[in-house]
Amino acid sequence: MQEESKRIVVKIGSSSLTSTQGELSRRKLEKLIHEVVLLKDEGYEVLLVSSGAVAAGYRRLGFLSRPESLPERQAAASVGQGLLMETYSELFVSHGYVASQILLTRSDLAHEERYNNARNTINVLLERGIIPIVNENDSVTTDELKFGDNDTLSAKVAALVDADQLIVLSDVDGLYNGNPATTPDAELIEEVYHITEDIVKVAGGSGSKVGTGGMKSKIDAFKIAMAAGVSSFLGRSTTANIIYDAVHARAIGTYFIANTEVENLDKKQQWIAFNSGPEGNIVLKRDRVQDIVNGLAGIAPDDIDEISGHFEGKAVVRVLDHKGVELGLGVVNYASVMLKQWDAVDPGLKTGEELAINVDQFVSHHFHNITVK
Ligand SMILES: Nc1ncnc2c1ncn2[C@@H]1O[C@H](COP(=O)(O)OP(=O)(O)O)[C@@H](O)[C@H]1O
Ligand SMILES: N[C@@H](CCC(=O)OP(=O)(O)O)C(=O)O
Repeated sequence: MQEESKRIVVKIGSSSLTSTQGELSRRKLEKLIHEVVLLKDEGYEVLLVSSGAVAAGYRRLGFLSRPESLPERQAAASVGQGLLMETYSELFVSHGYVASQILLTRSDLAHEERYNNARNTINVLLERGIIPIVNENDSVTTDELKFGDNDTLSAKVAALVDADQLIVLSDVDGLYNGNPATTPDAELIEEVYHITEDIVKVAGGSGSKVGTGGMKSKIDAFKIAMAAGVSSFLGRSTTANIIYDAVHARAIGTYFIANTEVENLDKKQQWIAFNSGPEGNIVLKRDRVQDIVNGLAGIAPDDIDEISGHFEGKAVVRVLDHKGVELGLGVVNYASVMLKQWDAVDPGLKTGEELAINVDQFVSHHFHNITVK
């Protein structure tokens, strides 16, 4: 038994849970659950981010293939999510473990209070030995409010709970230097330390009928995990002992290694960067851009050239340069009305040191290489 519990988040994609006909495969689930049980027996805390609600449900609604329209997919997810949880619960109970369901929407994490609340709930579950099974709340989310895919969701959840490792399982052995579905001689990349433009370029779309994000969304997800200091692994779900071996650093696949020595985003900055919904824009004066992007200074009201949108104090805003290029996101200390009339604020009330955005409440894309949503 380890002294301190390590926390592992495992993302299981639709293609890893379904048969070639597209239905939920009990055999595939049994294999993966067996490996999770091995980790639990060794004292690990394990959280699953599981897709499969739509795949498990659509045939029961009479569709022959995965439906296209949003209400049809949502109806399929409504049937399938129950079936999925029933199967997980039954299988974990047979090994003496308890599973729980957490359904999230993007707006749950966009509100700081709900974000902290989700975190506290999951922490209690993990500390009490439960295996939380997270999915997007597909039946109620609209396209605009979706995480988009469970790859992104899994990275956000891994960051939320301060996981030690994120394991993403798919129908490929890892990241190749070309899409293996169309480039047969593509080679496996075993380790990634930085997600460079070259890495982004080799990642293509989905190769299966049930998968949604393809490699592109996985790379976006690994960027988020790495910025939060979470190392990740990508491998094939059908490989024997893949989860167990990935945790013990001996699996075939791609390891995305986070540099925990460089300063990582703290919880508040992670929330700003990955989950908040910006409510307005602030355009910086040209000569202030460099210091602010380099983290050398906060943003003073006088550094701002232009403000758009209507927001209150504590809102998250996009910070743009003079050409309109997004530099990052920050939390404002004052409402837009006040910032727009800053010169008219009684000078007697100012110390001259007021900041529109504090230095630690601004997250620069330049350093963290992140895409929000
Ligand atoms: N560079 C690449 N390396 C590996 N797979 C890639 C790459 N580019 C595109 N892909 C495709 O991404 C697919 C995995 O994503 P996806 O179909 O969404 O699966 P999942 O359901 O597991 O999320 C692979 O089967 C492959 O066809
Ligand atoms: N939330 C959806 C899955 C969406 C999704 O991202 O699927 P996948 O690309 O297979 O991980 C479901 O449960 O069907």
